[in-house]
Amino acid sequence: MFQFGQGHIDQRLKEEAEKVARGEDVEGRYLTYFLTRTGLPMKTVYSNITELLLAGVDTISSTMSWSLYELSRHPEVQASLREEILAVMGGRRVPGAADVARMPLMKAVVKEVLRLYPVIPANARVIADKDIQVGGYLLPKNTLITLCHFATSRNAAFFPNPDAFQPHRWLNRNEGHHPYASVPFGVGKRSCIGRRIAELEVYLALARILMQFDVKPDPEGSGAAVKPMTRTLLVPESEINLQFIER
Ligand code: HEM
Repeated sequence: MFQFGQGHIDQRLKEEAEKVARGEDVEGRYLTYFLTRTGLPMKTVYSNITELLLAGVDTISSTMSWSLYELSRHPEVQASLREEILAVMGGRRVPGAADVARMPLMKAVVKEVLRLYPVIPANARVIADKDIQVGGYLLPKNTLITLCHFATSRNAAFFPNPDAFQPHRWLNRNEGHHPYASVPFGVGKRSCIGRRIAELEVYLALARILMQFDVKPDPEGSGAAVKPMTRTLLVPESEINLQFIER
């Protein structure tokens, strides 16, 4: 089990921790050292590091890129969101979890971004133990089921005007949504374990960026829409270029 007290590793941990505190890049080594102290085999440590870095870094950067892209193309939504943030913050500069809990439009914006651009666009499961019947279809046991939830979250039967960025659809009580039509974090006991921290990271980063900058499309860009494409993860087909104007 994890225990401090082995001189050289403690020293390295301390150095890495200080680097992390200074915001320096430690390429996951601190985390690696930390996990070595759990007594887990090195193979498990390395697979955990890879999983956490892959699952926790590209997912957030992609969601941030698409969020800022859509907000730059919808200045009226950006203005309402900024108004919401400034009202909750009341002059303070650094938002925390309790602040974003009072920002319904922020949550709607991120839900809408993940509906249009679910960074993991498909999911899979094997029903291993028994045959099951779903909607008139028999699924024999040991069948691999893959689900393209990118498609369900852009299906007009579930979301009117499905390709449009309309965060208010999540705030409109009269517009009910199928609970499994947009599932960017998966569902059930193997769903994203990082969901809450991921949402919080995006809320806090967007709040701080919007308090400081007006985000606009690149004035030298063509104005053409950037489409998403699948490269295991969902990524932009071309560069997203934005202009950040200090407020
Ligand atoms: C917007 C950001 C994120 C999205 C859209 C996302 C999405 C997903 C999805 C779709 C899955 C598979 C769920 C399933 O099979 O049902 C997953 C699994 C996972 N995610 Fe995330 N994720 C995000 C951020 C994060 C972050 C920040 C972390 C870590 C801090 C993380 C850690 C994980 C881990 C460890 C798993 C595997 C869980 C398991 O197999 O039990 N994710 N994520």
